[in-house]
Amino acid sequence: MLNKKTMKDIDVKGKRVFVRVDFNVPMADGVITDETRIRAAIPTIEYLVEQGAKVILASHLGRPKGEVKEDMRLTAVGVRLAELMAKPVTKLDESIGQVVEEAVANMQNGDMILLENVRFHAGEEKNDPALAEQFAKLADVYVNDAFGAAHRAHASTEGIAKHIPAVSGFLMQKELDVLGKALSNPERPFTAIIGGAKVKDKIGVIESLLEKVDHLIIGGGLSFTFIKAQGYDIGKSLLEEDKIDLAKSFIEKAKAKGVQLHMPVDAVVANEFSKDAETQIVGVDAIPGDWMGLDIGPKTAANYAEVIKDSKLIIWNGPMGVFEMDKFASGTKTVADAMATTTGYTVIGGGDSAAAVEKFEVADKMDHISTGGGASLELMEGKELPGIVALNDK
Ligand SMILES: Nc1ncnc2c1ncn2[C@@H]1O[C@H](COP(=O)(O)OP(=O)(O)OP(=O)(O)O)[C@@H](O)[C@H]1O
Ligand SMILES: O=C(O)[C@H](O)COP(=O)(O)O
Repeated sequence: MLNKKTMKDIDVKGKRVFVRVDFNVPMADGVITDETRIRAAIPTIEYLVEQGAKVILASHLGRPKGEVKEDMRLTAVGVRLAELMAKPVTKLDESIGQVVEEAVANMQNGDMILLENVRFHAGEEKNDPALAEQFAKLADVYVNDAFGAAHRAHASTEGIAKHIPAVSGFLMQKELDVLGKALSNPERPFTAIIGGAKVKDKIGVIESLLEKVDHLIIGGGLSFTFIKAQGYDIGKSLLEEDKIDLAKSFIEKAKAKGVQLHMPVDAVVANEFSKDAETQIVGVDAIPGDWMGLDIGPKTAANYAEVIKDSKLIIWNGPMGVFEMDKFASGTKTVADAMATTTGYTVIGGGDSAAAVEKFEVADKMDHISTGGGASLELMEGKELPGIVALNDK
C-alpha cells in the first residue's frame, strides 16, 4: 500500500535484527488464551532465522504503565514461541541494558532472543528518544511486524526507526495489502458492518466508510443511538445522548451519498443486564420503557445476512450484541455465519469481532482476520499510522 521498504529490500544475513512484534495476547492465570498474534508473526521470524539473522524480538503485553508487573511478563509467550518454532528462544527479563547487550553480543546467526515487555519502561509509551536509542543500539536493522501496535507512536514502534534502517515485516505487509486494497479499490457491492458498544469510538470510521461503501450495516450497543435518532423510544438501552444529532447526520449523509444504511428493525430486549435476564423480541418501535436492547432481533439479523450474501467485499468491526452472553449472541452468530458462507471476500477488523468468529468456530472461513483492533480501525478511518510512517521509503 505505502511505498515502504520490506525485509526483502535489505540484506539481513548475519545482521542483528530488532523485530517489533505484537505479542499482546490475552492471558488468564499465566496461560495464553489466544495465540493468534504469536502464530501471525511466525513467517517473519522464520524468514529471518533462515536468513541467518540474529533475531531480537520485542513486544508489549497489556498496559503496565511503566512499571514491572509480574503478570505481564512475556515468559509464557517465549515458551510458546519456542514450541511453535521448534527452536530455543532465550527469554530475557529486561529489554535494555548490560545483560541484554551481553546476550546479544553472544548470539550466533539464526538465534532468537525475546526481550521483556517494553512497556515496563515508562519511556516506551512516551516515545522517549533515549529509550529508542537504547533499543537501536542493540541492532543493525529494525523490522516492524507489529501491525496491532502500528497506531502507537512509541519508542519501539516509532522512535527506534529514526536510528537504524527500518523496514516492515510480512504480517505488517499483509495487513496493509488486504486492508489497503479493500479501501482503495474495493470490489462492489462493498459492505461494512459496524457494531460494538459506543458511537463515540466509531465516529471516524463511519464517516470515512460513508464515502466508500455501498451498504453500511449498524448493530450492537451503538445502534440504539441510531434508533433513538429515528424517533423511537429505546427504554434503558445504551444511549449516547450527545451523539443523537450525529447519528441523524449520518442517516442524512447516507441518503445523500446513495449508501444503503441498514439499521435494526427489531431487538432482543432484557429486563436487566445479566445472562439470566428475562428476554423478549420486539420491534424497534415497541421497546418497553424499563427494558434494554442487548442484541439485534431475528428479522434484523436475517436482513443483514441477506446483504452479506450478496456482497463482494465485507468488512466487519464490532459485535451485534452482547455476544459473550448466550441469550444475546444470536445476532452476532447469524452475521458470523453469513460471513462464513458468502462468496464475497470477508475481512474481520480485529478485536471483539475476531473473538466472535473464534467463538462461533468460523474463523477459518474468513478471508482475512486482522491482528489489529485499534490499528485496523484507524487505518479504515484513513489515518496515517505512525509505526508505518516511520519506516524507510522504497
Ligand atoms: N446492545 C448492547 N448493549 C450493551 N453492550 C453491547 C451491546 N452490543 C454489544 N455490546 C458490547 O460491546 C462490546 C464490544 O464493543 P467495543 O466497541 O468495545 O468493541 P469492538 O467494537 O469490537 O472494538 P475492538 O475491535 O477495538 O475490540 C462487547 O463486549 C459487547 O458485549
Ligand atoms: O491489542 C491491541 O490493540 C494492541 O496490542 C495495542 O495495544 P494498546 O491498545 O494497549 O496500545
